[in-house]
Amino acid sequence: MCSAIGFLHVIGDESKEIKGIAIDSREVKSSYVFIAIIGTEVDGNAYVAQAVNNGATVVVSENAPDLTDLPEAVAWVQVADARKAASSISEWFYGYPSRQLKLIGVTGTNGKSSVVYMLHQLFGYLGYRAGMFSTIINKSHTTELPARLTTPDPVSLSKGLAEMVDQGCDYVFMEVSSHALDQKRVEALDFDGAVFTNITHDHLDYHLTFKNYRDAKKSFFDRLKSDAFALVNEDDRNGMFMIQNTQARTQTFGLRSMADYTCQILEMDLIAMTIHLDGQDVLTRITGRFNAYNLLAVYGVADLCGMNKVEVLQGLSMLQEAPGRFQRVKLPVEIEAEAPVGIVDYAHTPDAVEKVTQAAQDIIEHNGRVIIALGCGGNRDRDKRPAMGWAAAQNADIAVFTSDNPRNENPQKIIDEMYDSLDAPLKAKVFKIVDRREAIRLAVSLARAGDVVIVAGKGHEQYQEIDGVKNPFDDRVELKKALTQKIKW
Ligand SMILES: CC(=O)N[C@H]1[C@@H](OP(=O)(O)OP(=O)(O)OC[C@H]2O[C@@H](n3ccc(=O)[nH]c3=O)[C@H](O)[C@@H]2O)O[C@H](CO)[C@@H](O)[C@@H]1O[C@H](C)C(=O)N[C@@H](C)C(=O)N[C@H](CCC(=O)O)C(=O)O
Ligand SMILES: Nc1ncnc2c1ncn2[C@@H]1O[C@H](COP(=O)(O)OP(=O)(O)OP(=O)(O)O)[C@@H](O)[C@H]1O
Ligand SMILES: N[C@H](CCC[C@H](N)C(=O)O)C(=O)O
Ligand SMILES: [Mg+2]
Repeated sequence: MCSAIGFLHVIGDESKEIKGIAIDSREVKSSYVFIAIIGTEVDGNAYVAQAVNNGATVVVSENAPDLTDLPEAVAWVQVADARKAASSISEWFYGYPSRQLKLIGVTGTNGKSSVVYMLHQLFGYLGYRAGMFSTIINKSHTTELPARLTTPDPVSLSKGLAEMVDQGCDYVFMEVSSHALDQKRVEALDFDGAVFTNITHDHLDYHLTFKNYRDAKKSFFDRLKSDAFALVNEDDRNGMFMIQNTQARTQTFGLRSMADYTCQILEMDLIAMTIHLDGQDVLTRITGRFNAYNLLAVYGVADLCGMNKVEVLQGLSMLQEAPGRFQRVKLPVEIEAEAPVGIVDYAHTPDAVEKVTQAAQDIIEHNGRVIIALGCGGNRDRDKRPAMGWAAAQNADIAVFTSDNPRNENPQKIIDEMYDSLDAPLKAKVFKIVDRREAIRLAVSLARAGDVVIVAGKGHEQYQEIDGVKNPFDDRVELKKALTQKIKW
């Protein structure tokens, strides 16, 4: 094991049989390696005794453990960086799975899940076995595995990749979050390509400054190898910054710029969009201007992976939107024409709220209005709350501020933070209502046929987290219910 990592010091026999690895003492079993990480919440070094009790035979850490926690039979390996070691040891233990398939990572504030989900579908359509790690779900070819984080911890990542190798996956598409980059969750993975979608305000609770957030994203491109590709959004003001120091082959995409991959939007409505791409008109169900960027990223990756362009263009027209991403709620045909259009979307940043309301405004039929119900998550970046409130109030015609996942915060206070710094005159009339179900009903009750009601922020999520309890809640179900009831009664 030690040959796989840069270690400082070893005490005891670390070469005995290792049956598993864990970064959490509660997951340690007999003959496991326990890697103690100094975390954002607690110090893993405090759990060495528990790990040993559960069967750890090797402890890896930066700090010397208390000798009373470490029986003689247990080896100790000192490393300079336990997070880095966790990634390297995971890759080593699972047989370097990331080297055995083509691994493409997607980073950026918005659009990661959308791009990864579409790439997974596209490569399936092109005849490949593909895996994916995403906020929505992880998939090994067609086997679905629940996703707890956008980018899993390093042990789960290498384990998941090894399963994908075993299932014959040729390609794996994964979201790479800024938290993951900062915490070195993907440090030892061998990427064949990396995509940058965009960067705007998010996660400043964690990164503290926009510069730190941006640098975390850039670090992904800095460590790519020369045989990898880096595909960046040239229309984003930080697109070229991301690839300043990369050794990878760089390519760009964009709508406004002279990018390597570009397209024109010929037509769009709430059901479909036609784009002119590489000499062909492509009709796709993925609609909205922001989605043209996502489609370009998907097309660019497919091309850089050497796929046949004609088949890729055909594939783009087969794609379904990712669950909860500008997802239109389906109503029974007999009421569809009379009802407002319902859309569930995962916009939970100021830029996404702006983009999604603008997309609806762009494609709505004349006299139609855009009504949005949204909230902001508790225990997350507080600074984005007024900006999200502003983006909704400036771009929609009616905005209903409500709860997202309040977590351990007071939901009324979150709504007030969205509302209190709004300056008149606003485009939208703004309502405030804490109960999300009631807020969706209010948004629908204010809508008429021809309007679009967007319920934003929770997308695919099937729960609402309040005071540590995840209560079942699905925006798609609630919106459909409210729209159906409106027409029937
Ligand atoms: C702030 C953050 O990102 N935290 C994540 C991070 O925790 P951490 O490394 O700081 O660890 P910690 O909780 O302080 O604990 C330190 C160490 O002690 C260990 N421990 C802890 C308790 C115990 O009894 N025994 C034990 O061994 C822990 O397993 C850990 O190794 O690593 C943990 C495992 O790898 C994650 O579970 C945890 O996610 C928390 C729950 C979380 O909410 N993360 C979110 C913010 C997140 O990561 N989001 C991003 C981006 C979202 C997006 O934009 O899409 C994501 O990639 O999902
Ligand atoms: N290319 C884009 N540019 C701007 N906004 C986008 C783009 N793609 C999607 N969005 C908006 O961002 C929302 C979230 O999209 P998506 O889930 O793909 O992003 P993500 O980067 O995976 O987010 P997360 O950080 O939560 O994982 C969408 O519902 C939409 O409102
Ligand atoms: N990846 C994001 C998702 C936010 C989704 C929103 N529904 C919320 O709970 O704030 C985060 O963890 O900050
Ligand atoms: Mg995501």
